[in-house]
Amino acid sequence: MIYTVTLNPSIDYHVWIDSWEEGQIHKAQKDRKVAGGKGINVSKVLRNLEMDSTALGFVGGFAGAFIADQLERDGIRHELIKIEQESRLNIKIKAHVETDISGVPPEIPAEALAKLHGRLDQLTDEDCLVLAGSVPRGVPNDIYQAIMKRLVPKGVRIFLDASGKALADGLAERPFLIKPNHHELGELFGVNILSPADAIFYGKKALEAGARNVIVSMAEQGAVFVNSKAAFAARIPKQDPVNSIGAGDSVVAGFLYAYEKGMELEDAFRFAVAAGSATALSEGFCTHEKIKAFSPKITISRVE
Ligand SMILES: Nc1ncnc2c1ncn2[C@@H]1O[C@H](COP(=O)(O)OP(=O)(O)O)[C@@H](O)[C@H]1O
Ligand SMILES: O=P(O)(O)OC[C@H]1O[C@](O)(COP(=O)(O)O)[C@@H](O)[C@@H]1O
Repeated sequence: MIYTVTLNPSIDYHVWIDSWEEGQIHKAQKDRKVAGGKGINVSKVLRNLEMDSTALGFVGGFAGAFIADQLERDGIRHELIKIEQESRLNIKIKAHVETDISGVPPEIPAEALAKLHGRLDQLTDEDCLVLAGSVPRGVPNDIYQAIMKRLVPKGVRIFLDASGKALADGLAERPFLIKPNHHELGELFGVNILSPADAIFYGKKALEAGARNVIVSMAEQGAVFVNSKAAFAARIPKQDPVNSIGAGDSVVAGFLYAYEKGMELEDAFRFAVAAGSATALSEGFCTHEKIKAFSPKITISRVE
């Protein structure tokens, strides 16, 4: 079974306006409220691809009830742990450029955290676990490392999509895959990553630090893949994004799906990048049809 963990889920409130002017009242042309957070988005993309997963994490208040309801409506299995405080609301303002406001995370009580650890301790080497997104208040910053310490020795394959300290600390526990974007990988090593060649160079440093496979996503510049045996770069044709929210999560879900289906590495990487671009270039998350249509437009070159 595949499990996704979203410690800090959100309602993502997408709102479209003509133009943004500070201090003014803006009338929305349209809006949309969706359950969000990185692990939940991975579960949603897997659902679109007809692969089951169970979403784990913490939810509270009216926002938490909305998130749980939406997962049920979408046919996504979940074992979300209820907390007292309200789950956050993340605002995605879509004018000529996109502006995001991330809401204040709730405080997670120690008992809820213990419940999550208890559930995760039941996983076995048959399971895959996605640990994705930010860490809310009350949860130690090294939570992903603590989870991996318990589960990697049992043979659970971990897909880690985190940033900052949570990513830095997590590497030592040998996650199966990490998927930073180029800003997050740059932050890890205190550098600016500007090109696919830079991303490969620093991706290899992440391998040395413990990751077993690394995808570095670079928005419209595509992505790179590195592991101990190969390095690939994926280029994509230039197109304006329609929606970049969840593009990175789609790359994680795409690679996980392709890996579970036993695809060759290069094909799995192409599928992952196509999933990211299919989400970025259309309304809603990628589907099989959109990925299939986008795949031939991606150029993969083997660098090593
Ligand atoms: N403008 C774009 N055009 C085509 N594909 C895109 C665009 N923006 C993002 N993508 C696709 O989505 C993937 C993830 O995007 P990125 O912005 O790097 O991730 P994150 O959301 O994690 O920051 C990229 O590797 C690419 O495949
Ligand atoms: O937990 P974080 O890092 O604040 O991210 C949460 C946000 O990221 C998203 O999961 C989108 O992530 P990506 O665009 O990186 O794929 C949103 O749904 C959510 O609002």
